[in-house]
Amino acid sequence: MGLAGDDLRLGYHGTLVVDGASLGIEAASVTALVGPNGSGKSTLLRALARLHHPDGGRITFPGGESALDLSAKDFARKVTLLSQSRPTPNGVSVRDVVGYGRHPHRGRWRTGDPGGPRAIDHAMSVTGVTAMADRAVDELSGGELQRVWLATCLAQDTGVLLLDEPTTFLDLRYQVEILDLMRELADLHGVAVGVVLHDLNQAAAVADRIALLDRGRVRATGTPEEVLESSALTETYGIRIEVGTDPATGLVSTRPIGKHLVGRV
Ligand SMILES: Nc1ncnc2c1ncn2[C@@H]1O[C@H](COP(=O)(O)OP(=O)(O)OP(=O)(O)O)[C@@H](O)[C@H]1O
Repeated sequence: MGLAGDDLRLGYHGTLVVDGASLGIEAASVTALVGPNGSGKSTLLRALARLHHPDGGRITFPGGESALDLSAKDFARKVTLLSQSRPTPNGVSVRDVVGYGRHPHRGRWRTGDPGGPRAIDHAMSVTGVTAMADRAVDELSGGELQRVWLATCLAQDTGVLLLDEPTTFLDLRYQVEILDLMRELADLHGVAVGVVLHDLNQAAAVADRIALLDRGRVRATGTPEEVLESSALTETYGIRIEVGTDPATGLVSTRPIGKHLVGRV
C-alpha cells in the first residue's frame, strides 16, 4: 500500500496555493513534508486524504487505481489523516472516541467488526491513553487529546497513515515516542507514513525521504542528506540555516542562525 499525488493543483476560492506538486508516500517508509508556514503542506496532505478536492492532477494507489474513485468507506479502510485540529466532542469517553476509528470496518448497524475491540485496545496502549479510557475527552490536556486522536487513527488500521504536525502539544517523551511509533509502523507493519513536521532535525531522524515545500511547489525530494542542504534551506526559510552532521548519531543536523546567535557560532 502507498499513495501518490501527481501534478496536484490545489486552491481556495479560485486561488492556487499548491501548483504542480507531485509526492509519493511509499509503503514501509516514512516521508516527511517540511517547509515554511503557508507553503502548502497541510493542503497537500488534506488533498491526499481526500479532504480537499484538487483542481488538477491525480491521486493514485500503487497499480494506478484512482483514490478519487473509491467509496468513502473503501477509502477510509486504506487511508487516514491525523489533522491539526478536530472538534472535541463533549462528554464522550476516550475509548468511544478511539472507537470512531473503526467506522469503516463496521456494518450498517455498527456490527460485524470482530477485530474492533483488539484494535482499539492496541491503539490506546501504544499511544499511552489506556489509563484514561473512561475519561471524557473534553477534560483532557492538549497533548493527551492529541494522543487520543492518534489512537483513533491507529484503530482505523490503514495501510497509509498521514499525520499533520503530530508532535505539536506533546512533551518530549511523547514527541520521541510518536517518532518511534512511525518508524515501527513503517518497518514492522509496512505502513506508508506521510508526516508534516516543522522540526527539521526530527524529520532527518525519522524520515526515509523528505519533501521540501516552498510557496506551493515541491522544491526538492530525496533522502534527508539530499534535501537538507544549507543554501536551499536558507533560501526557502529566509533565515540562515547551517547543516552539519550530529557526531553522536551520524544524522544530518540543521541549525537556524538567528541574530541572537551571531557571534556565538
Ligand atoms: N481555508 C482556507 N481559505 C483560504 N486560504 C487558505 C485556507 N487554508 C489555507 N489557506 C492558504 O493556503 C496556503 C497554504 O496553507 P497550508 O495550511 O496548506 O500551509 P502549511 O504549509 O501547512 O502552513 P503551516 O506550516 O502554517 O501549517 C496559505 O497561504 C494559506 O493562507
